[in-house]
Amino acid sequence: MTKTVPCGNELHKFLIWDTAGQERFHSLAPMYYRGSAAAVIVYDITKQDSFHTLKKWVKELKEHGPENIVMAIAGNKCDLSDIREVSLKDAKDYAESIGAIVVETSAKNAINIEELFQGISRQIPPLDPHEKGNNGVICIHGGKPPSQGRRCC
Ligand SMILES: Nc1nc2c(ncn2[C@@H]2O[C@H](COP(=O)(O)OP(=O)(O)OP(=O)(O)O)[C@@H](O)[C@H]2O)c(=O)[nH]1
Repeated sequence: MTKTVPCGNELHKFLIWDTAGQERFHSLAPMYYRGSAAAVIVYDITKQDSFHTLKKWVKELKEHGPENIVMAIAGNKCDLSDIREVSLKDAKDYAESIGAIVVETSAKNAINIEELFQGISRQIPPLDPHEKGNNGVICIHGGKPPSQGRRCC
């Protein structure tokens, strides 16, 4: 799927791949994260186990993912915070320890989804305008091509 996010004077277009989280599909994950500019690793705030699993994904990304990948942690199901098992403090402390963005979201109620992508947008470094590769982020220059002297991200 795609998502376009305003960032300063620019629009950043994200090309998003949703990987299957189950262990049996684990070996397919590198196909998704290879060459990606950012990874959103999602856990369920009502399931401590999902937070442990998230840490395994972070380890894998650090060991095998692109060197400068932006990592964002999404604590999903924040609409169910009355039955939470993972505190926001634990998530923040962990995110800080690995240099990741952290946001609690609700996919169900569309809470903090924009904030999550804006946070990622702010951290994605500008692309070399001569670079041809697709790192998963495409910049839209208000209809003007990059050759008009505007920076590509
Ligand atoms: N209350 C609540 N339920 C949610 C939220 N997001 C997803 N769910 C529910 O959680 C269940 C699992 O959602 P999925 O989107 O299949 O989760 P997933 O992690 O993508 O699953 P895989 O693709 O199998 O890895 C579904 O029943 C969703 O309706 C949320 O923000 N709040």
